[in-house]
Amino acid sequence: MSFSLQLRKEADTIFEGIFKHPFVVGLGKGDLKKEALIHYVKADFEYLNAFINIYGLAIAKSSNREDMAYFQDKIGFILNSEIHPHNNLCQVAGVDYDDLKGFPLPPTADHYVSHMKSTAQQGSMGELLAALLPCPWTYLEIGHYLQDTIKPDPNHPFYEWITFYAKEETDSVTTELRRKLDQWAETVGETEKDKARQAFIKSCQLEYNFWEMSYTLEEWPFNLVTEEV
Ligand SMILES: Cc1ncc(CO)c(N)n1
Repeated sequence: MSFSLQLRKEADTIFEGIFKHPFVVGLGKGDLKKEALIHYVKADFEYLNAFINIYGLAIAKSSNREDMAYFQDKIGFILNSEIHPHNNLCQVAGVDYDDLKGFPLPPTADHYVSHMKSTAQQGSMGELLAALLPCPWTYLEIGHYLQDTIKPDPNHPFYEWITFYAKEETDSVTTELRRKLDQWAETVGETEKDKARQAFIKSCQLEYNFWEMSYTLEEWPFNLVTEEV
């Protein structure tokens, strides 16, 4: 069994928990509070900015053109394609996407970004890939899960969100990251692989928490934002 498939099996209870999370269930039912959609998009916009930063770190760690081109291409995916699912949620919430950009990350998203950035900076290429992988992989499976169970038609409020993540593009991001991780795993020992495993599992846990953060409108305990003078 490939290394990435072993990781997927280990994380199975987390994936199942994500499919049943009320935010994900709400995406399927087409029934989510406007505030939760806004909270999610605000945090996710900044989260994806951090993801681009990390692809940049991956380019810095790359030693061949193929890897450099791969990470460059994935930056393009976030910049040009992943805005569509956000736009879908903004339309349903009745807000302007531009008004949701530039907000500080709530605690859970901040934790997730710190985990990915520190792993990318201090860890091996394998740890970096393992920390990134739950992002496309959980969304790909959420997309398929909702597609199969709900079979949304184009009138479903979250049709675009669901079909975007169930599509080939998200599939290929996941497949290619897995392939790179599996190639890496064949060249290293158990200790190295265990570090990558831990980075993967933590990102899966934080994916779950990201939905929870959005659903419960998690914020920092004290609001110290001062009025502009
Ligand atoms: C938190 C999070 N995880 C995964 C994805 C999918 O790219 C996303 N947009 N946001």
